[in-house]
Amino acid sequence: MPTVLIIDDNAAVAIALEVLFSLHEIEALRAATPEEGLALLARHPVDLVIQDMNFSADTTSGEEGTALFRAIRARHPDLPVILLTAWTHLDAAVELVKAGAADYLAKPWDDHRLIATVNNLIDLGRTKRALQQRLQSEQRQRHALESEYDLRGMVWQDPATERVIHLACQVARADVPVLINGPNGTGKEGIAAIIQANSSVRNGPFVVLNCGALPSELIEAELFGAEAGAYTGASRAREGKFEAADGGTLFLDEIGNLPLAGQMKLLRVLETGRFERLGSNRERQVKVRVISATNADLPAMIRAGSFREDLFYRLNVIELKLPPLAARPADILPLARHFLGAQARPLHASAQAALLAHNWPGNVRELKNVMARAGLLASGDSIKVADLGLPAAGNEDAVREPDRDAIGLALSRAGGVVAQAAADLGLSRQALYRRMERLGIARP
Ligand SMILES: Nc1ncnc2c1ncn2[C@@H]1O[C@H](COP(=O)(O)OP(=O)(O)OP(=O)(O)O)[C@@H](O)[C@H]1O
Repeated sequence: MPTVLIIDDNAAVAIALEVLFSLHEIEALRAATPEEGLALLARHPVDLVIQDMNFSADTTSGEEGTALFRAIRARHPDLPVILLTAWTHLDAAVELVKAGAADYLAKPWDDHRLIATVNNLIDLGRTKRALQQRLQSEQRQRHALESEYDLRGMVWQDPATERVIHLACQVARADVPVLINGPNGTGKEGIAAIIQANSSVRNGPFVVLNCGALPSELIEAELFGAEAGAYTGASRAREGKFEAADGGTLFLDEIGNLPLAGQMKLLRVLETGRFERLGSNRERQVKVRVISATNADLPAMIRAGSFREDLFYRLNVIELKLPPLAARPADILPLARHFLGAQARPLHASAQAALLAHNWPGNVRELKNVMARAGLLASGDSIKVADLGLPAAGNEDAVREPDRDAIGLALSRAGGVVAQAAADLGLSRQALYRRMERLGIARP
């Protein structure tokens, strides 16, 4: 049952209120003086206070009520307080409502309105408290996570992201393969780095291979190494990523791009730790923890015959799904501030609204690029919406994936310098390579 404290020296008023509340299943406590009221408040949990403005028979100034209100506020900043006052002395009450009192009622009050107001305020207070408790427990969880694990500077605020990070920390210790699923630029490599940093092989190497950034015929040589002459252009023997990652972790990004022959070899290394370099019969043995990532629909690729089902189940013992940035909105502003850096100008409210409204097809990577640009170009004392260079609201379809023409144009404008063309398109160099390969555009 909710509890209301009535502080009024007029016993008739207090009793009338008490009866009214009892009819509405609200418990009432009574105090006849401000001191008694404050003492009761210190002892009892109370949901709401109704207080008179004058306590001595000869005063009508409302000063006593004002002092009482301020004393309650100082001790209980969130407790709703309703002021009871005579029609002729509303001014003081109005001033106090401006100072944070919940409401005032003129005597004689209207029972319906009083009960409705009291119930609303009690509900509101409970909702606020529940929210605060949830926030506190989230903060506690975050502190526990941050003190127990190396989170590699990952920035987040959204519970959806926290769930993924938490899971990554939990699976880090078990030596099982993990598949990270999520759109480009969502931070999959960051999650892989967290797994590595909290694993039993944290002191070993962390080697990254983006299978999407290489032409398919080179991926195998990159993974397993090659002897001199193993393929055209291989003039010297080279170590593959598996050898480089021995005793540590190998992160295979865009695993869906690995051709079938490579998939078979990968499956064998995962099962036996053994493989050969291209062009060699000598079997090599390694101990590598493999973390893979994809934004492709691997089950659909399995149905289409372009991804091995047995490999999928090998890689996918644990699956972590990283949602697109737009699906974890609480991350947007903390990430934006992080990318601007500590010395940066503040984000103007209009810029914050625009960042939250944008749907981030390029996810965190796009946000990082936008903030880098804004940090360089902004000239005022805060970063305004115009400095972000985002498409106007409602116009987001305009930022579609660059098509073949757009990529061709950007490449020729950049004189074939891929890094330059990528920057023009707002993509990473690797992301541009991936798109070029997908669209069959030859490397310049
Ligand atoms: N939560 C985060 N906190 C700080 N930086 C982040 C976060 N998420 C992503 N980033 C940064 O955004 C960029 C893109 O992230 P990352 O490379 O991990 O994405 P990805 O999902 O692996 O992308 P892709 O699939 O395109 O390779 C990186 O520069 C990374 O450091």
